[in-house]
Amino acid sequence: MPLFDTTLLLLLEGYAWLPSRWREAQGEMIRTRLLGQRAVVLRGPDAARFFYDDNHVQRAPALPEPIKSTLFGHGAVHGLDQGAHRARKAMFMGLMTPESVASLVRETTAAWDETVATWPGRGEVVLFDEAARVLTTGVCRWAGIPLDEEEAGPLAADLVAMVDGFGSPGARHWRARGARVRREAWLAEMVEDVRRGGSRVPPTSALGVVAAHREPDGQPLAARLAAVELLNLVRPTVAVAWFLTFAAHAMHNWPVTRVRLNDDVDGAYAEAFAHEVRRFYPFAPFVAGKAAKDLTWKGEPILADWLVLLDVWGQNHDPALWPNPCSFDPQRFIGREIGPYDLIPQGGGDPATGHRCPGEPVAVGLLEALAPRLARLDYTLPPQDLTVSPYRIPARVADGFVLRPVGAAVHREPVVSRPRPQVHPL
Ligand code: HEM
Repeated sequence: MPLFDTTLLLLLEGYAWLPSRWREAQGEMIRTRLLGQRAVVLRGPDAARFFYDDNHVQRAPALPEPIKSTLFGHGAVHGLDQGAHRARKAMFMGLMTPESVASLVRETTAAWDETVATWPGRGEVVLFDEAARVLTTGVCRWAGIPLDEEEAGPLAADLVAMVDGFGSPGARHWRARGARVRREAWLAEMVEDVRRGGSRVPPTSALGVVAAHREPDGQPLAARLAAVELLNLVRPTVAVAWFLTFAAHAMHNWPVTRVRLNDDVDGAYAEAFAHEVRRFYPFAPFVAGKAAKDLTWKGEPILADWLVLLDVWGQNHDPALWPNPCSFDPQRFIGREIGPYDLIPQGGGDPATGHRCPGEPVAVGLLEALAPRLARLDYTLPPQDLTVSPYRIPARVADGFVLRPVGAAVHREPVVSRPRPQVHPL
């Protein structure tokens, strides 16, 4: 049977693209064409284990130019394989020690508290925009990137644009390209300055580490590539604004979660809540690579060079793994051991040796720190669009979650609101 190219459907259907293909699929995989190439889609923990074996799937040949020019940058760690990947990944892992993650969370929490103190009297604030600015300030302080207060807004806007524009062909995409060109040039200059000794930064800061990093051949990263990798720390940290806005959305729709966050004495609920936000809300729909050689998956052939996709969103909503997957229930993570291949919003496997996101502890730590602070704030919601459309990649709360702060009071009672499912089940 001829296989039709479904790229256009992916652009139109967003997160619904794979559920639609699964409904048509026969057997254990989807067979399709994407960007003119043969592609298969796999799902489930066994599929994740298969996918994250770098003898099976390679990344270098699979990254499309539009993704490199917006989200990741050319030459980034995301598109490296084998030894080159491990060597570069070690630089990221070295920056993600528990102490370093705790310091990033501390800097960001301080920036959050400073920002929230300015809210009373400001009328309405858009949580998504505020969170992006706070995260930008926090991560730059942590990374040793000097940033004037008035620069935080424009930088946050550029970092958000790079994430927001990777999955759409229109104006959002071109904004993302422009933002990347601008910020790579800005950071490359900063790296060169550090190398010349013009700027003093702590050698253990992200800027210091990336500027001093040597590739396996002993050479430093080209300044532009160092800027790409610095952006691969700063940009995804700012992307946590998506999750924090989803956290507010969840507290609004399931007010009991807000009460539980308020009552949480040991942080166990906040951690479970952070995992449930990452599981429940859509972000990365899939991860992709190319078959390194002829393979067999559950008796089905996958030929060398075919695209291989792992269905991230589908796995995070698989009823076999997550009973009632369309119900937002942090309780499911209390006392649950999370295996390396079951909860995969940020990839699966071992982050040190494979492509799993090294920033997972950062995303979880930031949500654990900021969601309870949000839960304790006293605010009302003006009329607004709270829809999370499954047709937009990356999905976001339509109006960014507009809130009206009520004084600076610490909030103890839940905001009473009727739960309505505003994330469309697919
Ligand atoms: C909104 C929060 C985040 C989400 C949804 C997210 C998601 C992901 C996903 C899906 C991948 C790809 C995994 C794969 O290709 O198999 C990834 C990789 C990566 N992430 Fe994150 N991430 C987030 C936050 C972070 C943070 C905070 C950092 C760093 C501070 C970070 C740094 C990276 C890097 C460097 C990679 C490339 C890893 C590699 O190819 O080896 N991410 N992330």
